[in-house]
Amino acid sequence: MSAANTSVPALQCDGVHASLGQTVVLHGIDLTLPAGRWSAIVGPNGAGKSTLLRVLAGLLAHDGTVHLLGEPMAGMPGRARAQRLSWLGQGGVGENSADDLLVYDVAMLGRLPHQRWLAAPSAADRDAVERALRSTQAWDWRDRPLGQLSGGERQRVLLARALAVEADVLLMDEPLANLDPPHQADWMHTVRALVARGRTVVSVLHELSMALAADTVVVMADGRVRHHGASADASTHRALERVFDDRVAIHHVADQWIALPR
Ligand SMILES: Nc1ncnc2c1ncn2[C@@H]1O[C@H](COP(=O)(O)OP(=O)(O)OP(=O)(O)O)[C@@H](O)[C@H]1O
Repeated sequence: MSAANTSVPALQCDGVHASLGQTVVLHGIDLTLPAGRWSAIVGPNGAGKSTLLRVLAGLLAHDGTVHLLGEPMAGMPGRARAQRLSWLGQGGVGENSADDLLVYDVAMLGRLPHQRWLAAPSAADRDAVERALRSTQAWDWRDRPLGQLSGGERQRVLLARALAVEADVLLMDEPLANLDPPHQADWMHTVRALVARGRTVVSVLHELSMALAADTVVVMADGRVRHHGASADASTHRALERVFDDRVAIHHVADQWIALPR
């Protein structure tokens, strides 16, 4: 798949409101996420980060408009959207419903948007799945049921499924959950490689130091975007410290930004 045209935003929200049950959770989100960049969404628990990501993925009804790569998401055929936008949710594939599937077949689910109804996987599908599983070091588990893996191993398989889509835009909700430090670093290298190829990554992250390695940081609180700026900007650091009630401080250490509790 070709790299996205970086002059068109990957995702754009205008006046997005969304409710869960009777509760309004997103209160008028205006946000433009650049193509060919890695954006991190951060903020306190309950800020609305996952809800916003679900709206961006087209998974949650909302008021307002969302554009994906310049086209209105509303009315976009599901298959076209699924080819351009890949999703890694917190629970993974249907929570635990995929536990009986083999790792290889889980990753192959990522190819569904590219396959004809009931058609056997093509050589391109098999190549994409192998590439994805190898890139998350999950290839050796390909014949094991997903349910027999540890939390971190499972997360790497679900990441492989998201990568196998080979979509222009990848949305990931807490992708580092359960990953040990080396695999967190691997995840970041994977993201950097995707971005170098023109892909867009949008990730909800609780690890603030990891978020500060992104290109842009979206700071949320109380269902609103409080700030969106470059990760190196002092205004971004200030906004981050403020939404966490100054309980974190951001430092520049060894050529990277680090958030420490205080
Ligand atoms: N089904 C629901 N009905 C009503 N309110 C809900 C429902 N699900 C979530 N909420 C509320 O919506 C708000 C936003 O939730 P969301 O999961 O988007 O936050 P978040 O920023 O991702 O939080 P966290 O960092 O804890 O994962 C929270 O206050 C939450 O309590």
